[in-house]
Amino acid sequence: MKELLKYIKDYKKECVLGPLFKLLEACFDLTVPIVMAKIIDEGIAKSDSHFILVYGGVLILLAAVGLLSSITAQYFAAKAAVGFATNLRHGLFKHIESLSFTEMDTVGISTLITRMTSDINQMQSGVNMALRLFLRSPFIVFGAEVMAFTVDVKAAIVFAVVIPILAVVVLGIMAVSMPLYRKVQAGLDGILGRTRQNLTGVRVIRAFDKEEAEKEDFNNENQILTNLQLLVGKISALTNPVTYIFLNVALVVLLYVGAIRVDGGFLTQGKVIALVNYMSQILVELIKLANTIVLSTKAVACGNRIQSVFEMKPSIMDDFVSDDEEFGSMKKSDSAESSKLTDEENVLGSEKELINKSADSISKGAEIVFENVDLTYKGAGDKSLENISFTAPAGSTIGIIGGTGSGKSSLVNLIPRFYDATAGKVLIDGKNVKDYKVSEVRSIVGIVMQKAVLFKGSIRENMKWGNDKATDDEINFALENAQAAEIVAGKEGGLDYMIEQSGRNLSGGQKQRFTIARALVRRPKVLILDDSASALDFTTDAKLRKSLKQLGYEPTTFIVSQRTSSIKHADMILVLDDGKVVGKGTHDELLENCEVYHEIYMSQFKDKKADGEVSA
Ligand SMILES: Nc1ncnc2c1ncn2[C@@H]1O[C@H](COP(=O)(O)OP(=O)(O)OP(=O)(O)O)[C@@H](O)[C@H]1O
Repeated sequence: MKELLKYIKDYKKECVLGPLFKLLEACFDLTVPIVMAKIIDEGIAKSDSHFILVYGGVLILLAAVGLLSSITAQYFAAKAAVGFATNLRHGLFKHIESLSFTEMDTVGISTLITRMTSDINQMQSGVNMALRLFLRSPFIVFGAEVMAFTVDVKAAIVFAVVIPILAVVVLGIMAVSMPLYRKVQAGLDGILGRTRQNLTGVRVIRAFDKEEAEKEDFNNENQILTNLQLLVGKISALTNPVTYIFLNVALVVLLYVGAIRVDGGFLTQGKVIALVNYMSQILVELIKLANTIVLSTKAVACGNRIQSVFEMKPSIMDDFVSDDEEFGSMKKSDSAESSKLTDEENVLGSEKELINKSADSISKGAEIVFENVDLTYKGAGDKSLENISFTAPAGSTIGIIGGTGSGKSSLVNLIPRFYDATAGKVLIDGKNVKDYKVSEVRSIVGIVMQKAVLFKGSIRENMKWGNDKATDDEINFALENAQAAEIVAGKEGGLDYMIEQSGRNLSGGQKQRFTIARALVRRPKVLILDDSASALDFTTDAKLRKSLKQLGYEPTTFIVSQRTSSIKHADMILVLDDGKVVGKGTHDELLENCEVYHEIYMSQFKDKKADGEVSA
């Protein structure tokens, strides 16, 4: 948690000036009852209107200067709190971007969003409140008590008795409600997670007519949170009546003692009023202090949660800068732009990173070798890949086929180091991928993921994610090869046509073609199409495969597919079953000797015959 303090170090001046101005305001507040006592005892008692006017003016002046100090303190506290939150958000965003998929899988996207948003907001409020009140409230409580003693020692004994009782009541209520606040925060996390799941899956929920069930689940969870909040509210609400009972009793005692002392000529009426004022100030500040402690505790809890994300170090590192360096460099980056990204875009930022490093013109792909590779995902008991070995010669086309969950994506994800093999080696041109820098390996590999994601911006801008120096001719060439040229021709503005966030104004097939074009724009040495033609019809799929052979160079191409027609022309096909290679060879060889492949082919062949389609 202490480590987060570095994000406020740019605001040291504000952190000192904010509390100082608050103390200044407190000094004026403590002076007011004395001036009032003077007005009563000397101005009103002696009907001296000149005295009343002069001291009335002093009161107005004190109020004005107090107000000015308060506004200045608020300004510095807010500046420090907002600056701290902005720096922290930058730092956390950068750190999350550096995490590998393994860490993201472990912590979960909605948790990361909560850390980035509500947890940081909570810390911002905590810092703001703490800067303003942590010094001021104890100062007033202590100062008012001291002032009371200077006014009249005997009457002030009432303070010495009542203040500790009030403090115990206020802090006691706080101690009871604080653990409940933590539960409320956890409940809020749950609601946020559910809302996110609900909104991202809204189409599926409607398609399956599950709105009512979802509403019911949400209402139940919401009701639990509401009940908890009501309970906390009721307990906190006790603070005011209970403390006011004590205050009023104390005031009665104070007035009683004061009256006796006024009667005896030891005290003036004005001084009694001053004592009453000090008592009220103490109570108000005790309540404020309790709120500050509650808010600060919440902020510390949130800070610990944020710290736990910072403590996660990326399992796959390259040029990984320490948090300090990140913090230093983050100020240069554009905060508004980063915060505009959706969580989906953030996760897929890795895809951007992957495709954004333009490859120089090359003529031939890279040789890929898998040597006895195993992969066990963190937290998963079983191996997702087991003893995988094969060689993909430079420029060859490798087809990967297998049932759902057989490990196809897991296998290709090892090439760009989305995950690292837990045993064995993956070699690119004879060198272990772990010995390459992540940035280097990702400049070699172009991957089109299963889920096609585009970003808000023109078609041209999206294509330039592949290579930001690409000319329109190069973009058009890639679009043609990806069978996307006709889509662009049909859109108003052509390459300037604006794609909405996540490509929601495009069909699934159109998105897939654009993501393929985006990968082709950078001319990678290794091209991976991870089931990325699944939304294409057979004819377009066939045209795509044909044009991949006419790119003007020969990348090593991995085609992951559920369809035998998409991979039957590959130089080598790997058949996966339950994480193992159960067949390796050409289409004809596998038909002969691989039962799994034969079954897949026959089931699809029959389907196609029944549909009257011609094999591509
Ligand atoms: N991030 C992950 N964490 C834990 N387990 C995972 C993860 N990704 C995949 N798996 C598991 O690894 C196995 C292989 O998954 P993978 O996605 O590679 O299969 P696939 O053949 O590509 O499936 P599909 O054709 O449905 O995309 C599955 O059992 C899956 O549950």
